[in-house]
Amino acid sequence: MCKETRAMRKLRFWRVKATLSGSFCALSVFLLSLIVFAGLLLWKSSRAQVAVADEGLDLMEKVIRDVDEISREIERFGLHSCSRTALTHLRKLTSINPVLSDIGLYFDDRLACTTIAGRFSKPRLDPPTDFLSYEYGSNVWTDRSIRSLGVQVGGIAARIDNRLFMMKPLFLGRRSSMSFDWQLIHFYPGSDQSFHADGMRGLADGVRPTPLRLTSKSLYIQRCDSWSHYCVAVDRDYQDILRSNGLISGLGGAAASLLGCLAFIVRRRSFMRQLGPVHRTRAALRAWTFECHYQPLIDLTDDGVVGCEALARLSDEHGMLSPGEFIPVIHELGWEDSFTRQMLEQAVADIRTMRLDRSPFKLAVNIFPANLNSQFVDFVVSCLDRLPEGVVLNLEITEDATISEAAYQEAIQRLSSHGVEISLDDFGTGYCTLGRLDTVGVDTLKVDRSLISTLTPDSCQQSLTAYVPKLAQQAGVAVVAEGIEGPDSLAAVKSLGMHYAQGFYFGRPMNVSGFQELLDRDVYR
Ligand SMILES: Nc1nc2c(ncn2[C@@H]2O[C@H](COP(=O)(O)O[C@H]3[C@@H](O)[C@H](n4cnc5c(=O)[nH]c(N)nc54)O[C@@H]3COP(=O)(O)O)[C@@H](O)[C@H]2O)c(=O)[nH]1
Repeated sequence: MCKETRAMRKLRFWRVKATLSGSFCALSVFLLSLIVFAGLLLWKSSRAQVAVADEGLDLMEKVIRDVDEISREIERFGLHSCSRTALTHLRKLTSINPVLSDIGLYFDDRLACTTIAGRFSKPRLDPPTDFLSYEYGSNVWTDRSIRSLGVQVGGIAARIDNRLFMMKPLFLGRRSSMSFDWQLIHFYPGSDQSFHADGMRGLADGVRPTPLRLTSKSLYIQRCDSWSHYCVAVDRDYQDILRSNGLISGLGGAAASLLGCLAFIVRRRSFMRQLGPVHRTRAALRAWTFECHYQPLIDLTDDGVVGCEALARLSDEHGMLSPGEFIPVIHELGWEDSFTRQMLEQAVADIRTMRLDRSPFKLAVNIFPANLNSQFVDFVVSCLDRLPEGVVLNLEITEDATISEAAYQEAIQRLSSHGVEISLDDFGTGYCTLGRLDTVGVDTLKVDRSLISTLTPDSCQQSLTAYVPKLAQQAGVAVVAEGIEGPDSLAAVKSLGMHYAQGFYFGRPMNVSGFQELLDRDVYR
């Protein structure tokens, strides 16, 4: 019982640590969730980008094939001027082609012919430009404005040599709203000084007739930015970049998640280790899965077993939990009343199953100082009737500064008046003082094993311990020597005139059947 105070301090330390650990754990879980979430988002958006890029590039390949096809057609028909026949043929080509909406022919770096002139809806530009004012007419190259990269795009132009192809924004509109950055490969400064074949100035004229690379690798997009034209391109390399981005962010997310998980598991383990005793003790108390083990009490006059001390044991799915761990929890969390009542009930039930051939037979049960109240005393008294004939209940108590002297004295005297013996436990540890020997009703003094275990017939300690039986004799109480682990300490306590002994030498705490076997053999007599 005396060790509780040290253990209680330990528990307090645990609880602070557990609280910190708990916060750390919660924070880890939160961060982990964030990391996992961010990783997933990155992974998802990268995958989506790769998918969009794939789709875009597939589409562009189709566009390029169409452009090549029409280009070959134009060559085949030998369209070298903007004759009506040429224009009709070009228009036919654009009308049957789902991709191209307009074909323009350049001759000598001048746009000579165009199939249609779509209506241009003026994009909102900042600063506003008057480029599309009435003086240029309403017919321009771009037939509709579409959004791409967050800016207004006039259209998509593909050019082979001196032929400029405008692709249908309707067809590309959805794809052209891809939100990732496009790689800027070429820049073509704009000019609005060129003219359509029919004499109108056109937007597409601004594109210098530099042959653009229109290969299966690249797509050039004409962007109208302040109505200076320049081209941007996305090519296959970009897809790889996206892919690796996706992979990197995915791997990064996975690695971060893994680290987070590991950190969480490590913290959770220590968290559970620290909080474990509390959860396990609470569960065992609720379901009453504690077991009573019994350690023999030996009468030193004849070495016979004259009693036992009931000691609580807890074993659950996680293994054993020692009293050094659960007793402080019970004390700290104020569960003493429920625990001790159930221990007492259990001990009484167990002793009723035992065959005892010694009378009186002492049944010692440890109680907490907090148990010393009148309701508890009433409960103890109510248990006495169920004790077998000849069994004497012995309650082992330790000192506690928090219980008032009056309450202490009153409880002990009441218990004593009902024939309950009282033992002062852990004498010699500093927690039990000689002052308590004066308390009316105290029957036994249990000398702590720290005074006994190193005792030999001629040790220095013996001179100190030798006083204990003398003091006890004066106070009229019996002395129990705890912690007898070998014949030397047994001989020493005998020579000092102690009355009873307990210790591993006679037997460790054991379950009911083990204790019954020991009683049946009564080996020490
Ligand atoms: N209020 C309650 N306290 C209880 C109850 N059950 C146990 N306890 C207290 O927990 C402390 C640790 O108990 P435990 O691990 O059971 O240890 C007991 C013995 O096993 C141990 N002992 C006995 N002989 C020897 C020995 O020769 N050597 C050695 N190293 N240890 C030995 O001593 C403990 C019994 O001590 P005590 O109670 O002072 O007689 C302990 O403080 C228990 O009191 C409970 O149900 N209620």
